Amino acid sequence: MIRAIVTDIEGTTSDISFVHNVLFPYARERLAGFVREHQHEESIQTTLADLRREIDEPEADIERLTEVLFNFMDQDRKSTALKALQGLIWRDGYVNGDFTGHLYADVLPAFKAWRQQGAALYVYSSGSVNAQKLLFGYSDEGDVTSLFSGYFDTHVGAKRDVQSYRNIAAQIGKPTGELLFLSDIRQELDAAQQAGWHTVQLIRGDADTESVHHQVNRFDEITLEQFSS
Ligand SMILES: CSCCC(=O)C(=O)COP(=O)(O)O
Ligand SMILES: [Mg+2]
Repeated sequence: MIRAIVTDIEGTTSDISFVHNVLFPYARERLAGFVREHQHEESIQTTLADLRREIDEPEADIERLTEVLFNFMDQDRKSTALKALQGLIWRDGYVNGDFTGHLYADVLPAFKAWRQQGAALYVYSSGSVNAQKLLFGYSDEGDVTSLFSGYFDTHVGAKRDVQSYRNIAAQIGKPTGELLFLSDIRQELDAAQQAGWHTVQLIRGDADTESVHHQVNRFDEITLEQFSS
């Protein structure tokens, strides 16, 4: 039986175009100014030190780090430091009402049904935990964060690494056979499956004919009974 469901965000609960056409440009326009203005704050210094370590350039100055961050955004690189900064910048956009976190219409009813059936809900995204809480806290459907038991980001590891799913299972404290991972990306599901998890692939747009995972178009096509042994 499934005791916990861990969901991806981009392409799974939320439209990729919301992330790429709303969130990413909002952060991009403000990133240089944000780093310049906040560079002396302790938490930002820690993030910039993480970035220097990531690029193995211990002496990199603010101009160089900003250049690197722009390169990372161009590549959609899932850098933990970039993701931390994006999350901090997005806060203003949510709080000022510039945008709300997109949720597909089928997501919230399914979350509520699964909670009623006794499954705990978690999020795993490359976006920082802070960014995840903002998206669900200021979602199209209001603040839905009370549904979640926890959040995971790249501090547990990259989404295509098998070890990340072992780390998440250890933190949730349940055997992997009781865990279900939902994502649109085949390689993420492959990693979860190799760690012993159940998997379902969300196909919100183009078909993925190379996938071995059970595929659905909407959350209401997923029934937890289908995973009973
Ligand atoms: C928390 S919403 C923003 C998600 C994000 O920044 C991102 O890069 C999505 O990456 P993922 O690996 O979760 O598809
Ligand atoms: Mg995704």
